[in-house]
Amino acid sequence: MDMRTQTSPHRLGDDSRTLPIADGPELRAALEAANLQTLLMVYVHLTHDESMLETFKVHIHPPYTNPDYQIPQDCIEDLREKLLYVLTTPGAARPGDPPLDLMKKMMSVGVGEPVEDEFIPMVMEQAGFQRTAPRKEKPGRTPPPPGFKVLVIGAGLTGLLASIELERAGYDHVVIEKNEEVGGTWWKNRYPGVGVDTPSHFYSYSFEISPEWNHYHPHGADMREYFRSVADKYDLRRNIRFQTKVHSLEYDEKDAVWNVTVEDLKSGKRDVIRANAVFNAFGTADRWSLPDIKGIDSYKGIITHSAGYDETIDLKGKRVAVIGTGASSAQIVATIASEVSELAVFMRTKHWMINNPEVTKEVPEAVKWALRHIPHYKEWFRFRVFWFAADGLYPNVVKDPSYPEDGIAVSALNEGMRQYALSHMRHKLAGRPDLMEKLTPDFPIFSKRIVMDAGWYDALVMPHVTLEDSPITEITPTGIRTANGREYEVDVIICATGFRHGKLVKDLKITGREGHDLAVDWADEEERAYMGTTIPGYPNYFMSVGPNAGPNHAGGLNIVSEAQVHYMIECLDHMLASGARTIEPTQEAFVRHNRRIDDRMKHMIWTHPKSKSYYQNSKGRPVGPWPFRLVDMWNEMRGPVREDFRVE
Ligand SMILES: Cc1cc2nc3c(=O)[nH]c(=O)nc-3n(C[C@H](O)[C@H](O)[C@H](O)COP(=O)(O)OP(=O)(O)OC[C@H]3O[C@@H](n4cnc5c(N)ncnc54)[C@H](O)[C@@H]3O)c2cc1C
Repeated sequence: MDMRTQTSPHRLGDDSRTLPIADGPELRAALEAANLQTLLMVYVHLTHDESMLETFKVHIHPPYTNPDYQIPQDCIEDLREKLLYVLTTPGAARPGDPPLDLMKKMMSVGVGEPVEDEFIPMVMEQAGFQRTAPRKEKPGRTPPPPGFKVLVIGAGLTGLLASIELERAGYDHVVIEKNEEVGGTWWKNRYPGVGVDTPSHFYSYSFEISPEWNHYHPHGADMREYFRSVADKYDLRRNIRFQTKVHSLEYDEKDAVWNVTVEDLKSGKRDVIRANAVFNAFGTADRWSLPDIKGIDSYKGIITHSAGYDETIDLKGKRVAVIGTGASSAQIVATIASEVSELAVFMRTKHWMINNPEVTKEVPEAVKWALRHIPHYKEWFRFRVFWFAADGLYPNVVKDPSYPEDGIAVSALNEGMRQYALSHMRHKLAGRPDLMEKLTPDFPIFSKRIVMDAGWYDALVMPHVTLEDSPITEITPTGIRTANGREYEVDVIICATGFRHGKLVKDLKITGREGHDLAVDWADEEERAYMGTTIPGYPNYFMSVGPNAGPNHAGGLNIVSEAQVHYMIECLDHMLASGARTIEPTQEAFVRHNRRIDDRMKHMIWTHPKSKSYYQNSKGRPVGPWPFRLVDMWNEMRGPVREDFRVE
């Protein structure tokens, strides 16, 4: 069995973080093993003692400027001793959170660089310090009128969140999900080694931080368990219609409602649900098919796509082919290499890969104990993880005009990252110039999704593993034939060939005002939206992961989803408060927004001549990335700019 599928439940809401904590071996082990900068934050949080910040300030640096900095041992011991006292002594901790000014100071010291004011509200939310009260309790707010219904498509990370937030805002809603369980991407993808590149302690809801992650980067099974635990805790399944597929949305102008045609996948029966608003959270990474290769149907062995992988396939001792070399392939190859008898990996495109030792690291029990029991530890830890995965990375994707356009980097910083990736490659592939040559990309790092090295290079240098870069010409009944005349006889073929990202509307038929068809409005993959979420002519229609909505330099989809769900509800609340039935962006705002995106995009790595990836549409326009910082997206999504919307 794939060890990476083992998991443990997420005890959400089981907050056993009360003071005093009994002094004992578990607490002492936790203080030894826990992250020191985070313990410092906990200490100051519990005591408001600023002097400790002064002591540590000179010793803490961000990892990208000084990764190997050392904090003097006497400071560490002093901190642990004082914190032990505060945690175990009744009445030693000060009640209440520190004032905001002190929190700000703590943040800057904790990460070794200024956390400017514009970041504070986002960070307070994302670290889990500030959960606003449910909107339905807000005095003076116009509540949704009886019968007003929102329909959510999808019960993945985004759809579940929408359900939680709509409930808290008092909106009656239904979630339509074609799968049989919650979790979306993480319910479906079960290939060996399936995991998330975003760190565990950040890739989750900011208001539902789990201390139970088994690894610093979550495995697919851990994610599945997380979403199931969330669905249980918030009783979300009562609003979800599983195994039901949305086929079309048609706007009824007279009644200002969407007629949504759904199909019960068990019975094949179709019906129409009338909804006042639709939130489309149908994700992007679920459309896949086996590659169109000559002879594929003649193959007699087991052939599967990574996203449709059946966990019961036994690969032990088998001859296996993996087609594709992207993120899923890298995880699969690293996981299965040592159990198969022969492994052939077929490469079409190259990827930059970086070394991140955390990717395969387990969270020690003592650290989990700290996350579970030490007050504020998990929030401050999440803050730290988030901060270093966020806008600090943005300069990597901005072109420095003094850098040549036809080079392999866009700035000195970007070149530094490239060298970092190259040095890891050289180290891992020492003695294999053939692999070095085959694998070194000729495009700037960050111009397409970076892959994490979870053992990929180590696998490729194994004697029974072959990396083939000659194009596949045919799949035969017994294996794979390539253009250089080689034949690979294999028992199993795993196609890690990715997803169809193009055509964002997918196979949904969406008909807005005056019979406008979104697939036609977005013909030739020229998808455009306002703030990635709304489109003129499609009232009360909101979408996640729309055009130019992904900050591809950093973060994780979780923060984007939180911002978008918040924005959708703000828009609906604004509409209701205006006594209106519909809300949509004006054409002028839509044009202005897209001009702004295009102007900025010229300065971004995704318009570099060598940048080619699924971030771009078939004509080369970067349709996926948000070209600004994460904090810009978060701040701009606090609510609709009133003049940019038409309410009726
Ligand atoms: C292998 C892999 C690795 C990834 N790694 C990362 C990572 O490291 N960091 C990161 O941020 N993101 C990562 N992603 C992206 C990941 O998809 C998102 O982070 C996140 O899971 C998206 O959540 P979602 O709810 O928006 O979409 P999904 O998880 O795709 O959920 C959408 C749901 O909608 C349902 N649905 C779709 N169409 C219909 C329909 N017509 N009718 C009814 N239901 C429908 C689907 O069945 C699905 O359950 C990865 C994706 C993959 C595939």
